[in-house]
Amino acid sequence: MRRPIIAGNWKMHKTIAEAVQLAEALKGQPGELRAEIVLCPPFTALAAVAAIIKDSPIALGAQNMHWEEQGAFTGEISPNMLKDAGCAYVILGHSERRQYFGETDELVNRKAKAALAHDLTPIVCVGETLVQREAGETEAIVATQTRGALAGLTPEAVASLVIAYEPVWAIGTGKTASDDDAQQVIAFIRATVAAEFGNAAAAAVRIQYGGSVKAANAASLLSRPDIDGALVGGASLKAADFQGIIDGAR
Ligand SMILES: O=C(CO)COP(=O)(O)O
Repeated sequence: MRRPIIAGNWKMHKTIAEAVQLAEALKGQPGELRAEIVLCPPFTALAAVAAIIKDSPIALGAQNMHWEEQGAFTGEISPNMLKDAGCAYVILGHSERRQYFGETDELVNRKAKAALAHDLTPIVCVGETLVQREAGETEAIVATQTRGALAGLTPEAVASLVIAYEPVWAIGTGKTASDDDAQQVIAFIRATVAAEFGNAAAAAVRIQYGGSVKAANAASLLSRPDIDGALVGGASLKAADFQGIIDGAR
């Protein structure tokens, strides 16, 4: 049984004080959680958020990572630095990194291998642009991105990680993929994993949907058989909004 995973990608938002306030508010929420919850603040707030959630079931994730352990890579953060700050997860290959910082599947693959080698669970993002969707290329794009990002991994490693299907046209636009569309593409990604890594890896790998997820649409997206959670941007920045999404997974 795959446990749903709901991650908040705070992107380039929140000072340390603001991050602490949000983490405190979420930590205080009572109740049994069916889903695993991950907070992904900016690098500057990782350690502060780690201190707040350390005795809670909430896990910490980063939004990006370099693949080397150390060295002359000005401005970069390494996998062991993320571990040191308390991270269990790292988002890799987000479409914003691909679009604005030139990240390729090959680079995402290198980062995924480094993350796994350091006991960090990658959340590998894939997804098509609007132009690609309208050209009927959705499946070709997500298959290429999935194969490229996971190339060379063992089936066991693939089983342990998380894939986030985030159609680029749905990110920050208020346009969510329909439940049917999201389910269909995620089932296709799972079939791609099965073809490359076998049925056991495909049955175990968790695949999230991301793109304008909010409390109002989370429960029905999460009720679909192949959708194993959500990667949430805007609606993860306010405790009440994110809590509403978490409630959708109860
Ligand atoms: O990019 C996203 C999460 O990684 C989605 O962002 P929004 O939820 O703001 O659309």
